[in-house]
Amino acid sequence: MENLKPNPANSSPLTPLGFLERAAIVYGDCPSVVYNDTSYTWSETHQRCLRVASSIAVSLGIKSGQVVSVVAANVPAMYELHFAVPMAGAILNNINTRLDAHTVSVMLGHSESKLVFVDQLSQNLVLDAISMLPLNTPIPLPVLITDSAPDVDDQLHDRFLCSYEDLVTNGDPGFRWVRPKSEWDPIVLNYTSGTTSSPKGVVHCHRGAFIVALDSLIDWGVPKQPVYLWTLPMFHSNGWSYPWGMAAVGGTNVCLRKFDGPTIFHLIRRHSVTHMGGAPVVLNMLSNTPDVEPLKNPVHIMTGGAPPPAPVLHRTESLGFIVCHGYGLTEVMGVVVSCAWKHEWNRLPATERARLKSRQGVRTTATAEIDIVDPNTGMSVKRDGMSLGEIVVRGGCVMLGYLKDSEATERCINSKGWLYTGDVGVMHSDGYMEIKDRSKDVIISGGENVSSVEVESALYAHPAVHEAAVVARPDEFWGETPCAFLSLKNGATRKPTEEEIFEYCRRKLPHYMVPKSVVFKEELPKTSTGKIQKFVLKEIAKAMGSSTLAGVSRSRM
Ligand SMILES: Nc1ncnc2c1ncn2[C@@H]1O[C@H](COP(=O)(O)OP(=O)(O)OP(=O)(O)O)[C@@H](O)[C@H]1O
Repeated sequence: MENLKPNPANSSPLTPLGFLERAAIVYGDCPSVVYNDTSYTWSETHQRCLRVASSIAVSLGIKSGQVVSVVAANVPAMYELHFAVPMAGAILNNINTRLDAHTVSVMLGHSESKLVFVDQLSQNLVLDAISMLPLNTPIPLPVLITDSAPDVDDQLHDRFLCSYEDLVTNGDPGFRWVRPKSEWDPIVLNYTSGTTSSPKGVVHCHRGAFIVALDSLIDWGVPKQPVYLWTLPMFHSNGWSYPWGMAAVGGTNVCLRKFDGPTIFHLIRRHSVTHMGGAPVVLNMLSNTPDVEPLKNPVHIMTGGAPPPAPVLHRTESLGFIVCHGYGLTEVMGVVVSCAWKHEWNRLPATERARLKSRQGVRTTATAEIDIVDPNTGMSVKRDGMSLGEIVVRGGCVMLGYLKDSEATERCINSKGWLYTGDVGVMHSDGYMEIKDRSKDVIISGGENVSSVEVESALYAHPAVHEAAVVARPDEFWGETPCAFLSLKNGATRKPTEEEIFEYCRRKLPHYMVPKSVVFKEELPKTSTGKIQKFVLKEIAKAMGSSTLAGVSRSRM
């Protein structure tokens, strides 16, 4: 058998782009994208993507391997560009619409973007960002994406090369899209959220995107022709790869710009939504929406991006959502670990089910391996649910590396072939892992590791607490102590006192984990992807000075 080698018939580069051609044949007349009163079929989406791809490659002269940026909310053009940009041979670079002009400018410059698609609501942001590019930096050509929403300033129109719809109208529907020469060719460049440090430019290849897209469908058990509500921003890690996945299963993509609880419930009813995704903040939003009736038909919701507290999972499921909990990071594009559900767990009480579901779980089918290792020795930690270590991953979904930052790439991917995630977790005896913290967020109090995630989960169960974040406060005696930042629910009848929060935590947590200080805030600071900015809270806690000196009793420990 040693003569049998890969051959041209079995070596076509893997790419998720081919899903679209197939969808146009199988689901040609079925809805692909729905947005307000606009609706396309899969055959129309296929044609529109080919036209835009031809305009990018031929009319605008973008070459293979050049970067094309998009600054847009979840509108139809954003969906189409996930196909059209790489079909032109270019690399898709989605930029978060909630960033400031300076950061956008840094990203446009760093990526050497040649073309930027700009949503009408982000025009000032991007034009400001372009004006901040250093002298002699090539300026990306700006193309305006508009829809029927009003308030497009005509004068601003003049500052764009053309509109997105011009590219659709003038493009060639017979364009032969540019297939990757190798499956290792880059397909996307995604900047990380910047929760712990400055955003890094993560590059993924066609092969990785193909693997994650199919794996994510299988892992979640997505059937053919789901109705998918786009509450997860596509600019964040390519919406965990579901733009491509929805083409593979001929789903209906319900697009929307902005949402709140009532909008989501309205769209679920209007379009008979079956699936959606979002960070735990979205689950919290759903479960705190006033006057909602439980859903008539269950909606599957994939959550991840931050630890979902068990009480939030419980409240969301009691409204009729079926929550699937996944874990991933920009460096692996989508979900690589998920809390694979066992039928026998359905017999457990609801709170116990929520506790099990808040664990991140096991590797997905196509992820080669995950482990939790001692960061010093690289050895696996004990499977006892207690020994802390760093989560490491290997598999086809791991990034090619950070753009123009080989040092950071080498720090993250070691010579033994593991991606170090910077997340600290434990492995339970049943083989399910659980995140305890990001390595930078662990609180070390009197030599004990305190998981901020565990303390937060206890606080989320308090009836008056809306959001909770726990960070280290310096302490003369203990080194650090947990400091809780809380925002309260709007409808809370009475604001709890600091002492009541301490007392509540003492009943739920070992004493060394009980916060030693509590700060109430109207709202907790968030990153543009909805994660609580712990580094901002850490600064506040630091400025508060030592908790022992501030008179916090040592006996509380
Ligand atoms: N299910 C989950 N439970 C707990 N934490 C999660 C989960 N999913 C993702 N995360 C957290 O989100 C991180 C990945 O986030 P992302 O790649 O968006 O950027 P970021 O890490 O927030 O930004 P930066 O790397 O720039 O600080 C993971 O490393 C992990 O800490």
